[in-house]
Amino acid sequence: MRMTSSTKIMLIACGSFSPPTPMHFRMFEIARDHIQQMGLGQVVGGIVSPVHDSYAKKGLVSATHRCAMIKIGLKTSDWIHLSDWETQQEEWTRTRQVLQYHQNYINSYLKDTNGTINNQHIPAWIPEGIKRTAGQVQLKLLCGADLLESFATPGLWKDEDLEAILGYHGIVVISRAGSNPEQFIFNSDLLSRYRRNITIVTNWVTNDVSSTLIRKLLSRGLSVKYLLDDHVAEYIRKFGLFGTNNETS
Ligand SMILES: Nc1ncnc2c1ncn2[C@@H]1O[C@H](COP(=O)(O)OP(=O)(O)OP(=O)(O)O)[C@@H](O)[C@H]1O
Ligand SMILES: O=C(O)c1ccc[n+]([C@@H]2O[C@H](COP(=O)([O-])O)[C@@H](O)[C@H]2O)c1
Repeated sequence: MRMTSSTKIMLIACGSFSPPTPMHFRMFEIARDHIQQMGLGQVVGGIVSPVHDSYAKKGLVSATHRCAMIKIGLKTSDWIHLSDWETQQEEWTRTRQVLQYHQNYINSYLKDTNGTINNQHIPAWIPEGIKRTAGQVQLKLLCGADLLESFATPGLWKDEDLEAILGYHGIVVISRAGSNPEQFIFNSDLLSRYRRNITIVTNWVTNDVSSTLIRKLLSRGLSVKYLLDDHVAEYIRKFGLFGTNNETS
């Protein structure tokens, strides 16, 4: 999987997005700049894939709300889109399969030169005009350094899944305050083996706003202004999510 300046890349971020913060979207911009400036490829699209409701995580509001907030937060982006595929499945889907599904869809879409796929059924996350781009599109997992570090949590990820994600797709890791992805990779035999498929991007303007922090502020009736998109905050208050119950926040 050699990357050259003409390699077409799509980035997919998987997570809870409960709620989505501006940093969740900002990481796409940081990754795209890095990939293009380093001549590693051309980023043709970005996908935000929220996890299924059955993914037992504290503070997870329904996928309907999370998808709605992601759409609101992405209104001003012309290249990052929501994929609700994960949320529509019967149960939680492991990330390897999420990547596989999206990569397979992209491949068959690109091969569909005589327009067999009905236009109305083309998902919104397929970039407009992608068929005009010659060659293949490589889907890569975009994540923060904490997700990379979760690879070492015993019993959480399957080794064969990590091998597939790293071997077939590759990952783009955005540094996060308190993380040292280089050191982490060095300490892992598996990650070191796939080192060339891992792109580490230094986020020079670190911003450690997390969904946890936003939930905490909201539940205490504190302001989230300038930390969260105004329209997302408005949506949260409208539906009384995260313990807001229409309090000022
Ligand atoms: N401030 C940040 N800097 C870099 N990456 C981030 C940041 N916030 C979130 N991410 C990344 O976004 C992806 C989705 O994250 P997730 O939905 O778990 O957000 P989170 O803010 O970490 O959530 P929570 O606080 O609920 O654990 C993950 O890959 C995570 O590492
Ligand atoms: O595929 C796996 O084995 C796997 C194991 C743990 C977590 N994940 C994914 O990683 C993401 C973690 O999100 P979060 O909010 O827990 O940081 C979410 O999209 C999960 O589906 C995936």
